[in-house]
Amino acid sequence: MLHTAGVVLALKGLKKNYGAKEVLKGIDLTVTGGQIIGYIGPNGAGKSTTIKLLLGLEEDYQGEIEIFGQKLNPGDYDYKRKIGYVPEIAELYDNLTAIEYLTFTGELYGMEASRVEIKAKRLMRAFGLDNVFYSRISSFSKGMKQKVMIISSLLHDPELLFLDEPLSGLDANSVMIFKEILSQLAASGKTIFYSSHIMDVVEKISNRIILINGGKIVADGSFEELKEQNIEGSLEQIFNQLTGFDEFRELAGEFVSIVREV
Ligand SMILES: Nc1ncnc2c1ncn2[C@@H]1O[C@H](COP(=O)(O)OP(=O)(O)OP(=O)(O)O)[C@@H](O)[C@H]1O
Repeated sequence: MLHTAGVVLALKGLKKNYGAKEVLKGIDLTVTGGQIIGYIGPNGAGKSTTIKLLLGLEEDYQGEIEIFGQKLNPGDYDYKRKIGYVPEIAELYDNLTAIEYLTFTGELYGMEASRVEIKAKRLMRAFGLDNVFYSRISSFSKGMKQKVMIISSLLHDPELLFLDEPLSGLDANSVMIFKEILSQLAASGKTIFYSSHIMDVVEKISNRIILINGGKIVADGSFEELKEQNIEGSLEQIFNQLTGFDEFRELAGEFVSIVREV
């Protein structure tokens, strides 16, 4: 398909059904290295499904997927070593300590245990988790768990990073650090696939925004390009416009009136 230099990810006519439900109806997409892609769309649009297909966590699709110039092969662990993933819902092994968990993850990526431990401690320190190396993850707050997930996705220095709502639970200072981490990673050539509903962050960090709705791409371009093509100003307004959503007051009013019926 697309063996073009610099292409990290290429999707052609990607379709996915769950039973009779068509979730992805033909996604065509080519991503080159060093881009931060903001992958957005309404609840249920198919964002997580796309990411799961690319990670080989879901099979049974139509169309073509190429990662690093190779046809996707979920049994091939080499490509997985070049990928990092922060899932929407963190499922950590709560009974392990943070260092046990991170060492375990690093070893799965083929890293040597002693090296992972040193690197994990340095990353935890840099993210303000200095005093909890040996605490069980079950005792961590939501934001602390999210930081461990972020560190575990980056330990092996991946080329391609998939982030599904990664700021969940992070405080304002940590958000600022993480946004800066992403722009420095992209500047060093890493490719980031960023899926989120926090529109002002997507607007600021992405150099390309892809909006899916009804299983198809309905917008693809930089924020400036999307602004030129649409009447509305902020990404939130462009999102509402392109997804045909102009009745939030009526819906909220209906919701409140039902709540107030006793
Ligand atoms: N395992 C599954 N079995 C059946 N249907 C599924 C499955 N996973 C996802 N779906 C359906 O596929 C559609 C897309 O789901 P997906 O999780 O990809 O959406 P999303 O864009 O990530 O949404 P959100 O913004 O709410 O996270 C939804 O209608 C969902 O019900």
